[in-house]
This record gives sequence, C-alpha cells and structure tokens, in this order.
Amino acid sequence: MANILIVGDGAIGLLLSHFLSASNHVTVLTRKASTNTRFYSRGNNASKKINAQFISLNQLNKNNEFDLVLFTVKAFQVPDAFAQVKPFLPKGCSVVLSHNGMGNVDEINDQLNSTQALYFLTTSMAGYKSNLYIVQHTGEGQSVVGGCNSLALQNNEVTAEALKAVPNIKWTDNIHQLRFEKLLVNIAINPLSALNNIKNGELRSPKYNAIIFSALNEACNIAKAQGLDIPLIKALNTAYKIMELTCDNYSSMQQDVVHNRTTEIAAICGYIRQQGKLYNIKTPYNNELLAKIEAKKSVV
Ligand SMILES: NC(=O)C1=CN([C@@H]2O[C@H](COP(=O)(O)OP(=O)(O)OC[C@H]3O[C@@H](n4cnc5c(N)ncnc54)[C@H](OP(=O)(O)O)[C@@H]3O)[C@@H](O)[C@H]2O)C=CC1
Ligand SMILES: CC(C)(CO)C(=O)C(=O)O
Repeated sequence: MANILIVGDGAIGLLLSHFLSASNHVTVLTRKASTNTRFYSRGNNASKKINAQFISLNQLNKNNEFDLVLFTVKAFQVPDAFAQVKPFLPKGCSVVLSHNGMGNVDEINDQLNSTQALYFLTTSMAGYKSNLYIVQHTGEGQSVVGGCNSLALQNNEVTAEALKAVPNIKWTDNIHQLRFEKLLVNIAINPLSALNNIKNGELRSPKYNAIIFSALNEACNIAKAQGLDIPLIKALNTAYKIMELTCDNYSSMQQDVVHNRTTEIAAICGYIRQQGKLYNIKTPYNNELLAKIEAKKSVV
C-alpha cells in the first residue's frame, strides 16, 4: 500500500483518487476552501464517497511521507503547483505528471534530486465535474505510464504496484512517443471543436478535412525531426477514430472556451510552433489555430 498525494481535485484528480484509494492511502490537495469528501459517479449508479483525505496547502508538512506525488492539474498549472508542493517532497518519492499537451517534463526533472523518479501518465479515461464535489466518469479509455528520468526507467516497482489500481493501465518505455500521439489527437480535435463550438463527431464533416490534414502534417514533420516514427496516415486514422468514439462529447478546449477559462492551446499548437522554430520547419496551420484560440479567450 503506497502513500499517495494527488495534486488537484479536478475531473482526472478525482477519478484517479477514486481508483487509487482502493489499494493505497490517498491524500488529495485542493485549493478550494472546502476539504469535504468528494464523490465518484458512474452512469445511473449511486455516487460513492471517495476514500481519500482532502487537504489544503497549509495542511501539508515536511513529515508527510508520500511515496508518490501525482500532479493532475492542467499543463499550464504544473509550474505553480509544483513550486507549491516542492518543499514537501520527500527525498525518495516518485513524481507523476498527467496532462494533455507537451512540456513540463524537462523543467520538473531539473528541479528533482537524483533520488526522485519522474514519470508521465497519459490517459484517455474521461470525466467531468457535475459540481465542485462530484466527478462523473464518462469514458473508459486506456492510460499509459512511462519513466521520464533514468531513475524511473531503471526501477519502477513501487510506482507500478501503486498505479495497478488505475483501470486499463499499461507501461511503455517510450512515453514521449505516446504523448506525441495523444498530442496529434488533440491538435486535430481540440482547437477546431472550440472555434466552431461543435461536438467532436461533427469534425468528421468534409469541410474540416483540409485543415486537419495540414495541421497534422506539420506536427508529423516535427515528430520526424525529433526522431519519432508517426506516419501522417496513422495520425489521421487515430484522430478520426477518436472523433467517432467521442462523437457526442465536447472537447476540453471547447468547454474551456465556452466557460472563458484558460485553454491548453499553448501546450498543443503552441508546442508545435515552438518546435517548428527549433527545427526550422514551417507550421502555419498550427500557428493560425493557436492565434485564433488565443484571440477567442481575449474577446469572450
Ligand atoms: N477530463 C478529462 O476527461 C480528461 C482530461 N485530461 C487532461 O488531464 C488534465 C486535467 O484535466 P481535468 O481534471 O479535466 O482538469 P480540471 O481543470 O478539472 O482539473 C484541474 C484541477 O487542478 C486544480 N489545481 C490547479 N492548480 C492547483 C494547485 N496549485 N493546487 C491544487 N490544485 C490545483 C484545479 O483547481 P480549481 O478547480 O480550484 O481551479 C482543478 O480542480 C488536463 O491536462 C486535461 O487536458 C486528459 C484526458 C481526459
Ligand atoms: C480526446 C479528447 C479530444 C476527447 O475530447 C481530449 O483529450 C480532450 O477533449 O481534451
């Protein structure tokens, strides 16, 4: 039984705390005023109390002996969340990041000591908060975890045992490739669904084919420059399959834009633009999607 801290009580934080607390001791760090119990709900079943302790930052102390600290905040929230928790990270603990989009791994790794392993968990399980305290589990999806520093790549026994309770979890020795593959899905779906205010399935309309093709082609060129093997045809097939599987869902970016929240576009199309500059590869379609989503936020 591992001692786990989950940072962030959003949809993914609550789903993971529900599953992990079946076989681990779980504490969830919230920045909300209330540390009352949260609930997990699935379909028409009665909601269940999540068997975890909810705490605020001032309740963290240096005597907490966490084996695993999991960050389930959005990509752009990781630096601040990590800075808050860093003083309380035990010397030998493992850190797991989990978010959509790229970035954060190198920056966090630079701040860990040589006895702290770093992992990344990418997930396709789906959920949303129907109110501050309840997570609705809406999709099964696979979760894939892999090591991001040499310590994590050498020995993952404790982390593997703790994360066993996450449904459909598998391990990879190339998490960067898995993250990039998820990034391609997010490039194809998230900005266009947000800009057109449509469900994922509506993106299968022929009028979006050309832009999806061009944006993914740019991203596959970046993948190739990074030494990854992701053919455009594979990226397109996966993106259209996910549009089909999630046809009645609104993407997270569509929801962020509708609710005037900061989106993860910087970690998605912004990452492609930044890598394009690095490798001298033109990325006009991703640049345009980035600019349009950024403009949307500023006019809402
Ligand atoms: N929801 C889904 O179905 C899926 C989500 N993802 C990805 O997983 C990540 C998390 O998504 P999701 O759970 O939906 O997002 P949410 O916005 O619901 O959750 C993020 C949570 O982190 C909290 N938080 C942010 N900063 C801190 C901090 N410094 N200290 C404590 N808590 C903090 C936020 O608090 P507050 O509520 O107070 O703002 C919020 O509750 C995203 O990258 C998303 O793209 C991936 C697959 C599916
Ligand atoms: C897979 C997809 C596109 C599902 O909506 C997603 O990850 C998101 O909405 O952020």
